Amino acid sequence: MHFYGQAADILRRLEQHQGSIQTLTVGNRAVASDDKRRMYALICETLKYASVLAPVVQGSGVLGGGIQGMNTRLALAMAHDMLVSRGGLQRRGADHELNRAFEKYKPQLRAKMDALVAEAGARSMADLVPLGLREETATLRHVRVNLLAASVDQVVAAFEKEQFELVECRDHSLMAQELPARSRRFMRDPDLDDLLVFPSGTDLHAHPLYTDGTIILQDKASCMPAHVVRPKPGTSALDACAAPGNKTSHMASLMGNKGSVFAFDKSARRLDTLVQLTDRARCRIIRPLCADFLDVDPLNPLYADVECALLDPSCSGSGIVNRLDALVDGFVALVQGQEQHRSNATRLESLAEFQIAVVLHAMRFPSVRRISYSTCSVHVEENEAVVAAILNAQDEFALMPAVDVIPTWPRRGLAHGGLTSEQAACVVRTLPEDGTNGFFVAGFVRKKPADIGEIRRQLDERRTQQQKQTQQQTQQEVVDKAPERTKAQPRQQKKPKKADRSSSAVSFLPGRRARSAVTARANVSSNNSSNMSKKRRRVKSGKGVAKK
Ligand SMILES: C[S@@+](CC[C@H](N)C(=O)[O-])C[C@H]1O[C@@H](n2cnc3c(N)ncnc32)[C@H](O)[C@@H]1O
Repeated sequence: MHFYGQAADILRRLEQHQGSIQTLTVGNRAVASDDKRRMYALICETLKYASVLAPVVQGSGVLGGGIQGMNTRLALAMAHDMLVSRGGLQRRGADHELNRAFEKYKPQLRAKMDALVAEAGARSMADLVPLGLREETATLRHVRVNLLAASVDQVVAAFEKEQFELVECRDHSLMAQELPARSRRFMRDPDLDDLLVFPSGTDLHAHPLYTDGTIILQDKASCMPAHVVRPKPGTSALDACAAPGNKTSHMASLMGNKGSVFAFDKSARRLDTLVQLTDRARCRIIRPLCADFLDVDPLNPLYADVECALLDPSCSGSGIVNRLDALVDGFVALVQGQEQHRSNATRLESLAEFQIAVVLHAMRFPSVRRISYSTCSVHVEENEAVVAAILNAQDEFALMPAVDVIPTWPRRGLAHGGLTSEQAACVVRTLPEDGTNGFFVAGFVRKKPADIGEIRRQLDERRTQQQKQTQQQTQQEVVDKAPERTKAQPRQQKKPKKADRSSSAVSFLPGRRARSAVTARANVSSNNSSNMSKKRRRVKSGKGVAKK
């Protein structure tokens, strides 16, 4: 296949999520060995410039049928090399004819490009590339000091000994400038006292302080929730959706390994990772629990003293900066337009429903006084709108005041999705241009003591609703499975197969730390069920989980 034809095919396959940029170029046997690096670069660059080049090719007439086999993807790849790349169109033998035909449109393509650049008041096409896709907006390297292993001063001294230069900067907009890529500079973070900041691209994965768990490589934004709930040493906290456990270990670090942190996650596999990660971070107060958090009984005496709850539930992940993923996502959005937008909206709606439910559930733990809610999403639907819905759904918790929510961080929430501008000032947003992932954090504080009777009533209501749903589902399954001729006849109701979600079924993962059967039994929910879901049974047998 021709080089550019092959590039167009790879763009199509990326659009259809048939592989990553890496696998479809460097790992693609159909791409000649000599062309692999060239192809990788062309694909990355075409994706990066796609939104800028699209109006150029569309307005140039090159898609008008004059060139056999021409399509938008092919035109974008060729226009990239012709207009952006220094070397112009690549002269691969088999592409000769195609290149000649494309060259004929050069004047129109150039004119369209010059007009666009002039209209935007830019100097070149490079200035029109969306900010998040430019090299210079790469995230800074954040290093959290694990206070269970060393103090911040000790870690600073250790880096200084290795000829790193400590610089100071309190102005957020100048931080990236003060830490040029590839320099041996670093600074204390102006907002979070246990965080250090290094230039983008600093690789500390092999550093002894990292391998021995003294420092944790964690994006700044993801360090904010633990600082918002800030559990005191000796108290009890919970992390509702905890795995892989970076925020759990951060809470243990701030608590000085005194007290306890219940770490729930519904995925046994991910919880296993949490056990390993928190062990390496020398955490001794984590109690990993394999459970759907919505099934955990807040009135279980085990959780009677839980004061802080960290809620970092599953989200769209739209704020995560992975340059290559961002390139593909941007391209897909460009070519699929509205259709993609609609399916995203449905997905965001169901994520928001879950996000609201977990926060409201955490509010039912009678002693919980402080809650942080966070996502690595940039969507209002998962952030401000979720906070507004939570404030509307109950009146025991208020929004945490701005002064307690990373007050020195300048980027605050948006007055959208039902939040007023005063409320938006109480929540925090971060964006890639801040040198972090896109992230959102809000805090809630209890304003009046828990009403146990009301909590019990809510739990009963939920249980009844779920029982009804299970019954309806079972009846439907019976009808669906019945042979056509018997469908009309009433059948005796089958026993529900699945465990009632309200059963509060919790499995304790012993991990590497020995956990006595007594401890495990003491953790049994006050509202147990004899039915254990298939998944939990697998966990139990596969991983030696203590019996509830
Ligand atoms: C965004 S991740 C949490 C990341 C984690 N807080 C950290 O900083 O390392 C969301 C986690 O929630 C878990 N999860 C999703 N639904 C859950 C549920 N209903 N109950 C408990 N955990 C759940 C997922 O398995 C996933 O591990």
